[in-house]
Amino acid sequence: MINTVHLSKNYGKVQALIDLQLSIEQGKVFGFIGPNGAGKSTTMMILSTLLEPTEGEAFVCGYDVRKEPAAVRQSLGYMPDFFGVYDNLTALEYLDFYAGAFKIPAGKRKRLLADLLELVNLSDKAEAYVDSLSRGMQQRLSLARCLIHDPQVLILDEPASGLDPRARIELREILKQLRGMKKTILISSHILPELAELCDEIGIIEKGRLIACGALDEVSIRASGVTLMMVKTLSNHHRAALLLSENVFVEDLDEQMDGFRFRFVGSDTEKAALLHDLVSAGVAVSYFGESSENLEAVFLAITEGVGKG
Ligand SMILES: Nc1ncnc2c1ncn2[C@@H]1O[C@H](COP(=O)(O)OP(=O)(O)OP(=O)(O)O)[C@@H](O)[C@H]1O
Repeated sequence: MINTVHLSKNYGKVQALIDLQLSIEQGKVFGFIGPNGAGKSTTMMILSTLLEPTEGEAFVCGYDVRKEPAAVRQSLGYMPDFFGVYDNLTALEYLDFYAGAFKIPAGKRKRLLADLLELVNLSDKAEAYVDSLSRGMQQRLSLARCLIHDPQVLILDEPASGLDPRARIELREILKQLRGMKKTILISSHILPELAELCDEIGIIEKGRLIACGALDEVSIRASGVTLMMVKTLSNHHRAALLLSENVFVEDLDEQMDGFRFRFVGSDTEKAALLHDLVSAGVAVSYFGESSENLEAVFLAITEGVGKG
């Protein structure tokens, strides 16, 4: 659905993108992760036909972004990392403007726009002025705009940036619905955990180069071979502390009020054995899994050293 072949982009002397090879299959959600300036927006703008590559090729739904830009635009919805606000337009008028641009027949628009507003939970804001909406609402409206022509592919540039936790959750729920509709989604963020739950695959980009790509698990194993774990206990805390401290695969054990954080350097089989030992010893384990900080650790482990020397 999305393919790039030796894609490069220079801005004068700045090499923003270097030999990018991406392949995203139909119906997949691909998380594009990288720090500021890594080349995410550049890639997304090339795919959206807003920017010419310096070298290489890019295809969306089989259409060449250079040779068939109109077909590419018809196949994708692009959400930039800023929201262009028009004064004196209501949410409905805003969507209607874009429906006109996509030549949606007048007779179909009312139903379509009502459905889109419902999908992004903005039905009650149809008559509200766009510039009066919160950032989270504006992002959702922007997402509705991307969907007007029912594209197969969505390209979303940092849609969660600047949103508060509730707005992030709302956005995530909508993205899950879109995944359920089998849309192919390329979504960027500079925060790895933000995308983890949502993505089938991730690609990590740093200084214009794709430095890791694959299912999150594969990438994280390749990255470090280490998992940051969290175990929460309801009883027999001391027994758990002893078992963990004696386990050869547990490192940097940090005892907390209701549990433990540690680095686990063993395999999944050894992880399962540890859980079995804890439960067999009468420890009431209420949580056993990766610490939420694990993804950040993976990201740091992968990007460590890139660009040095
Ligand atoms: N129009 C431009 N002219 C010159 N350099 C540019 C231009 N746009 C981007 N760059 C440079 O290209 C590189 C990649 O930028 P890009 O915006 O693609 O990164 P990004 O990963 O999207 O970062 P961010 O999260 O900050 O948006 C950066 O070094 C940036 O400074």
